[in-house]
Amino acid sequence: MSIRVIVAGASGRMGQEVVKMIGQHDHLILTGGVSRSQKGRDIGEALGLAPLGIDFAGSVQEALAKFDADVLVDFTTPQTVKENMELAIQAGVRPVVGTSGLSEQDLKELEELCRERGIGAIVAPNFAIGAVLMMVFAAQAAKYLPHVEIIESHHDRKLDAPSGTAIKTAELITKNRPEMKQGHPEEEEVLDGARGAYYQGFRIHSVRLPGLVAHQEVLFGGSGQLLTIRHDSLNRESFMPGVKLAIEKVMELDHLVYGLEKILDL
Ligand SMILES: NC(=O)C1=CN([C@@H]2O[C@H](COP(=O)(O)OP(=O)(O)OC[C@H]3O[C@@H](n4cnc5c(N)ncnc54)[C@H](OP(=O)(O)O)[C@@H]3O)[C@@H](O)[C@H]2O)C=CC1
Ligand SMILES: O=C(O)C1=N[C@H](C(=O)O)C[C@H](O)C1
Repeated sequence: MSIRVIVAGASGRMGQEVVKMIGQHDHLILTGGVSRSQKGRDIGEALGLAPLGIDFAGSVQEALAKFDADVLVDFTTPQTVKENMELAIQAGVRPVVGTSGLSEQDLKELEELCRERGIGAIVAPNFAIGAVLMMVFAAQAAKYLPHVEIIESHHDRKLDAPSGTAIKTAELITKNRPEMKQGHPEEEEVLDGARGAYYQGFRIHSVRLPGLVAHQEVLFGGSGQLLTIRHDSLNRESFMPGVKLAIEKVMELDHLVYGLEKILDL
């Protein structure tokens, strides 16, 4: 079965990779891309999107009116992703979303919208299969080693902190770990933020540096032992098998799925 796809954020780092991936699979048909600015389109063309035949619209709304599609892939910004998803669901187009920044409340509202419209959607904080395994393994480890900290490291163009992956990891861990404060009960930060972001009793630390892509370590400490679960995305191709799988799977769904682990055979 052919699947027609619009890519929102097509001129971006992830969007370009998705456009390339779609071009490599006969059953995936790129019907259009979304880029707000001529600058974005020029960058897209300079990077070779034009030979793939991509036609651009200036907004998701315009793209949904202009291009026929079964699926909207969204890699845009935390500020725009919710509205893009709402527009797609209302138009009967299934969202496959990697953009970070959706809150628990946003996800509830989008879930409800999907239910009302009987339409599938996939939101995956991380499409790299290895990262999904890291999150699942971390959740398992937390049952036995509840003292945990997360350190995520990303390129310095990233807008949000902590990463969507770190938040999802923390959510999975808390399913297996009762809320429990860690560290010294009287610890004090001599410099604000030194202990990182607080999440149900444990800490999430965000590193931003040029040269990094997307990396995360989940550190567990027990009496006389340490466990480190680490994942590294060294390039953005690493996310593509997960994006392809989600585009295919979303066609079978009639509800919103949050997390790739829910559609993998784990
Ligand atoms: N789930 C996963 O596996 C992954 C998720 N991500 C997430 O994906 C998102 C995008 O990351 P990345 O590709 O690195 O970011 P980029 O900044 O490279 O790309 C974002 C694109 O979004 C477009 N954009 C920006 N603002 C708007 C807007 N207001 N409306 C519509 N489009 C807009 C821009 O295109 P233009 O200016 O042409 O409109 C830009 O090209 C982030 O949230 C990131 O965390 C990233 C990697 C993996
Ligand atoms: O901005 C990125 O690059 C990434 N964002 C996602 C996140 O916030 O977790 C996924 C991956 O870590 C890359």
